[in-house]
Amino acid sequence: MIRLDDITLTFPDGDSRLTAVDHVALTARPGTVTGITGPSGSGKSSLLAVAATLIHPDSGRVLIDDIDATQLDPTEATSLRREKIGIVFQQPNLIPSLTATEQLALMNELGGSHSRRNRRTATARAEALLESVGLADSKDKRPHQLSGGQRQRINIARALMNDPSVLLVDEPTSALDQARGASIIDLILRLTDELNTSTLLVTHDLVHLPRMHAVVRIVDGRLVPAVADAA
Ligand SMILES: Nc1ncnc2c1ncn2[C@@H]1O[C@H](COP(=O)(O)OP(=O)(O)OP(=O)(O)O)[C@@H](O)[C@H]1O
Repeated sequence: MIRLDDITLTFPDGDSRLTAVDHVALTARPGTVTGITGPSGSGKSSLLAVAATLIHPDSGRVLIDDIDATQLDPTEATSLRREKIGIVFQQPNLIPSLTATEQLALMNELGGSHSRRNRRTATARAEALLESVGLADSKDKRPHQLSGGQRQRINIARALMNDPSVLLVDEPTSALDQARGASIIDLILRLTDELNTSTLLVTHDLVHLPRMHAVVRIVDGRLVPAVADAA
């Protein structure tokens, strides 16, 4: 479960400050996908970075399974992120020399020590996730041997390696054609249901929004009624 409570985030802007996120409140329950949409520069990625505990907001609370991440020191915040938050960035950023299984297994090595699996269990988990995202036959392939859509599937599987309760996804379809984009959204909806994650998904692609459990729209850092998207 993730709850963003009255989040405000500003950045330095010359002599003053630019408000990227302005008093935003948002809750995503387990097993649901909340779509976040809005114009370019409206604050979507900034909000996701706050939710990911990668940026500390100026004010407000980020509650991950009832733990207030804004009260943690940087080391504690890193542990919380590794154990409870899966992040899918727009660009997969896979490591060229590693196979698909190894990309996922690496997450196990980076995970918190008390949640770390032994190597054999981690490999089994990686292979099961790759099968779940439709890549059972590609587990020994390296990124250059895979299509953009396949790389995005690995990116998603990798984010789920440590059983996060929160899944944060930034523009997962932007580099894909409509059919491949739709199948990535299908995958995120299915995995959210199967793994009971609270999923926040930033997208410009209005065509996918009707399939989400909830949709919010951000304009100039503020949440506005999402019905405007249908217009
Ligand atoms: N690190 C930063 N330093 C200064 N300003 C920033 C920084 N990151 C974002 N901004 C500003 O904050 C505002 C919100 O940016 P953000 O990237 O969150 O928007 P977005 O809705 O994700 O945009 P896009 O859809 O184009 O990715 C913009 O005005 C942007 O210029």
